[in-house]
Amino acid sequence: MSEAASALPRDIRIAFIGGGNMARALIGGLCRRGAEPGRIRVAEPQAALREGLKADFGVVATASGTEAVADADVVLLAVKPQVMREALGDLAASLPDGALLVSIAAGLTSSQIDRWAGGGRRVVRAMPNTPALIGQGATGLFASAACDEADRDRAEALLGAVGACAWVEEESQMDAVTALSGSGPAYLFLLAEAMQAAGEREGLPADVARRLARQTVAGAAAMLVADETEAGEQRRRVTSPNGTTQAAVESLQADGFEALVGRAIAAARRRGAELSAAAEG
Ligand SMILES: NC(=O)C1=CN([C@@H]2O[C@H](COP(=O)(O)OP(=O)(O)OC[C@H]3O[C@@H](n4cnc5c(N)ncnc54)[C@H](OP(=O)(O)O)[C@@H]3O)[C@@H](O)[C@H]2O)C=CC1
Ligand SMILES: O=C(O)[C@@H]1CCC=N1
Repeated sequence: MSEAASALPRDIRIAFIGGGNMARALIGGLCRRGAEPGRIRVAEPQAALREGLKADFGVVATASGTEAVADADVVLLAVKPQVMREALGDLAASLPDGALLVSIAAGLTSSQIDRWAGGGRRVVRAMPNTPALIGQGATGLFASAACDEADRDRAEALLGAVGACAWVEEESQMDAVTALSGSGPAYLFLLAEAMQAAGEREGLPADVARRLARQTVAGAAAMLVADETEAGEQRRRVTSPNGTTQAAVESLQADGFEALVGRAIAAARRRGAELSAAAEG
């Protein structure tokens, strides 16, 4: 994983198409890192979301995609895969010629994005995740053949402002990236939910179980970034011989924990390919 290749230029104009959960996380992260809110425009049909983005970050929010993309250097496509084709069809004629398109949509290929945007576009696919909101994102990136080094630098500066980035050279690998890190925060939240529920079943008051489960997941995650020690070694340091952790880990492994995670990530990867096929309609 790398830090941003270069700092995000202060005068860059970014248009977000879609102002939902992931756009909000990215916008919040960018503003937190000093991006100029007045240079960020968001097209979002829901008035409540527009008002929230304006109030929280001071960005320009509008219902009109055409208005949002006018003069944009980068157009960040943050609508659901199922509506991307229609959204780009509406926008194609208004997209500035030189604008770099950055799609964060799961599954959709760079050639689909290019075709729906009218053709001849430079497209970067990016797969961020919601911890971008607090500058702790992880983003996988792929650049289409039409992109040059400056496009790659620009995309990495944008996503690198809200966390770590890693490029893949094969576009098909973006579905695996999505399954691992795009969806990944949900797996950790599910673990926190399950640990909290188990703590309650073992007799802890709900508020105590909640606090301990959340801080345990957060503390363990922080240790993974605090140094480069492998996760397996960090796990071994918790596991006293014949102790309580060993009993729990052996129970998880006997129940097929690794295979379960593997199947879940494969299911998410396959879903990406399905979303791409379905979007052709
Ligand atoms: N959530 C996540 O953790 C991640 C999501 N992504 C990707 O980000 C994209 C957005 O996901 P997410 O933020 O979760 O989805 P949301 O539904 O929260 O946000 C999408 C927003 O786009 C709006 N919208 C629909 N059509 C248009 C249009 N033509 N122009 C402008 N805005 C429009 C939607 O409005 P309405 O609801 O009224 O249709 C909605 O508010 C998806 O492609 C997803 O694959 C990528 C990485 C992580
Ligand atoms: O669930 C989804 O499809 C999106 C993509 C990755 C995270 N959320």
